Amino acid sequence: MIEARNLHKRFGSVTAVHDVTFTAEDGVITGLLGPNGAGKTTTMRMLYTLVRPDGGTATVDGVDVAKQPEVARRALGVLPDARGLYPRLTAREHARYFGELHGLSGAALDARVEELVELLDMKDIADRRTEGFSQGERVKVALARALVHGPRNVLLDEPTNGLDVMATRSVRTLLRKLKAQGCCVVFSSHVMQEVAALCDRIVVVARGRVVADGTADALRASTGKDSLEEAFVSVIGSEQGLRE
Ligand SMILES: Nc1ncnc2c1ncn2[C@@H]1O[C@H](COP(=O)(O)OP(=O)(O)OP(=O)(O)O)[C@@H](O)[C@H]1O
Repeated sequence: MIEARNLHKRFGSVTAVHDVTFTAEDGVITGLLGPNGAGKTTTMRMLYTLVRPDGGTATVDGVDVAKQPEVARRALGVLPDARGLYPRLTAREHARYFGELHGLSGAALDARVEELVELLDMKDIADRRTEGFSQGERVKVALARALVHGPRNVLLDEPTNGLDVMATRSVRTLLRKLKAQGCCVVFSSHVMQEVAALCDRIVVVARGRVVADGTADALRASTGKDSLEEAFVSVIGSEQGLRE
């Protein structure tokens, strides 16, 4: 479970995150939905300990990420916005390397890496260096790296950005599997259809604030709109970021 309480972050004169509070439960896919520049990436970065909040707290399975960042990191799998791969390592070596950093070794690590190669349909690319990989291939490697230690909480920053239909479908399938295993899954997107297709719960962020939080049905009901798109426009107050 991930909890954000009154998170606040400024960069110079820009307040990126103003007062973000939400809870992401286990066995639930929570979507952080908001237009470009809303503060989604900054919120994610605070949750996964890359950026220190100016105010507020965040916990992962009850562990305060500011007080015990290493404990929190062990319980997290992260797909950052910059996928950040090593060009000279193969896809399989990425998963192995990060597995080793998480303390896995021997037959257990071999088995886990093979499982991920299967799960992410990476057989064709597993033993190629990642230099020159397509966007979809890069996301698969970054997902394998994020999941190698079997984290209970998974944070994904725009995981389907730039992916084709088939790759998007396989990411959606993977996230549903993680949910079925009881994981807490949080992903950010600026594409409403993406969030609507996958999320049990939608946290709408605009201008650094949470402007709505609930199921798609609740969002429609609270705004009195029939379509989710109209409801989203109504809560964010503009049509920015609605369409690709
Ligand atoms: N390191 C930084 N230095 C200065 N400003 C920043 C920094 N990081 C984020 N910002 C600003 O904070 C605001 C929120 O940015 P953030 O990347 O969190 O938004 P986002 O919702 O993820 O947007 P997008 O969908 O475009 O990725 C933006 O105005 C951005 O320019």
